Amino acid sequence: MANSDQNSGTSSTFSVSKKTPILGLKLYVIILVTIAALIIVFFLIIFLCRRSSRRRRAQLRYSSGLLPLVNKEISNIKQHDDHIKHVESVELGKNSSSNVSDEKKGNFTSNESSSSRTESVSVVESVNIGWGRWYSLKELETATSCFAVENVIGEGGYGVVYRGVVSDGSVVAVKNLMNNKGQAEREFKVEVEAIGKVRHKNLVGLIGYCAEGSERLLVYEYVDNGNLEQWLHGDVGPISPLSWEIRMKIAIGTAKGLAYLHEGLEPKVVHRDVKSSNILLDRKWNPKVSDFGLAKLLGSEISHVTTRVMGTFGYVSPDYASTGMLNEGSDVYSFGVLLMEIITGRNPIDYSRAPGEMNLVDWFKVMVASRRGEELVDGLIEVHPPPRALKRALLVCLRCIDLDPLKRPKMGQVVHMLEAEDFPFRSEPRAARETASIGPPEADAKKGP
Ligand SMILES: Nc1ncnc2c1ncn2[C@@H]1O[C@H](COP(=O)(O)OP(=O)(O)OP(=O)(O)O)[C@@H](O)[C@H]1O
Repeated sequence: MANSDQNSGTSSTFSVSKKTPILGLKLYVIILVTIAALIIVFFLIIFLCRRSSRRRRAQLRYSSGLLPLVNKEISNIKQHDDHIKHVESVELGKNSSSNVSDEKKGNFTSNESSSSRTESVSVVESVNIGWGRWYSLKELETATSCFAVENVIGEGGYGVVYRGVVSDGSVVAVKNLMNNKGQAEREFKVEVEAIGKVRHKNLVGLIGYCAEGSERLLVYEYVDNGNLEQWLHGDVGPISPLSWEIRMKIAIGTAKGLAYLHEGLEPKVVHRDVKSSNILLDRKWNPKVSDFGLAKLLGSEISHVTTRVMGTFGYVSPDYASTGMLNEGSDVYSFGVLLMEIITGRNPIDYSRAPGEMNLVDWFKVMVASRRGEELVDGLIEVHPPPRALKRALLVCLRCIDLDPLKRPKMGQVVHMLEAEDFPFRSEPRAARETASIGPPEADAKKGP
């Protein structure tokens, strides 16, 4: 028995050290190589899994965790022409600078000289610049964990936006501008100069910037509940958390922010890219208009300035698109389209819809003309608005998208119209009331004056 065990032991030793037909290698060598290969494959799989889970986490963060994701293919159809997107602002720049107040001129000049001074040193300390701060690149690297993918909030036409925590503990949004051929730098300067000092509760505040070497970054206050596009067009389930009241709050706040840009600043600022993805929301659904990347300063004496057409497809006013004549009326038109989007929950251009419904403005007008205003309300709104409130909102839409820019209301008037309980029932002349005849229920019509 013992002998037979010994024999089997000898035979197993013999078989492991036996030469195999594979390159004449011994069996134990092949076993070792196989084990090593398996270990390598195992670690490779772990590495790949980790990478993909990091990517998933980043994607989740892109939509701020619990925020609805948006199908960009449908909703973000934009004019991609770079020549259109990055316009020459020379003419506009000249005009605006000749109209800025002395106080502002001083500020802009000091900003620029300071900016070039910043570029000449490698590491710049944070400096208070009156309206905000300069941030050193190092400071912003620390704030965003070296611009880690986990901190990416999203990406727009001008660069990637990161969430960051600066040294005083406050959360910020850092927009890292793409630095190609100096275009980003130009946008950067426009943006910094135009909005550095602007403060309004319905506008996203710029709290600083960084200009170091070729890097150009803008530091904004962080708005923590995503943007309106996500909430209108993302997957929110069968009932939208955006009730009619919340939608009107967002519309009115947005109108107030724009009214401030148009009417509360000297020189006034035309936003140029009013759209739902540029309306950021806080947890209480307060809207904040963002992305002044396209904003240009307008002198108060100038009614319009010619530039190449910018903006986002579906929101651009026909007059601006065809003539390139820019004034705040273009923003009013875009706001009208935005308000239609808020009411209907539909994208301004949606190729997935029936031919007559692809263009929101056209469909909206047809529906109103055929007294089917009630049907315009987003089906995801659980409680339909009172007829008067709906009528008011529909009328504001129609006023804002008037083909004659001169007939469009000012944003300040839009605020009043949206807020006035009795609009259009008391304050409006009869003719206007008739235009507003959008198929009210009989009972409501009788209530009117
Ligand atoms: N201050 C901010 N706080 C929180 N999120 C922000 C802030 N600014 C931008 N974002 C988010 O970052 C993303 C990219 O914004 P960005 O303004 O760069 O591009 P966009 O508006 O999507 O497109 P475009 O540049 O064409 O206007 C968006 O999801 C936006 O909601």
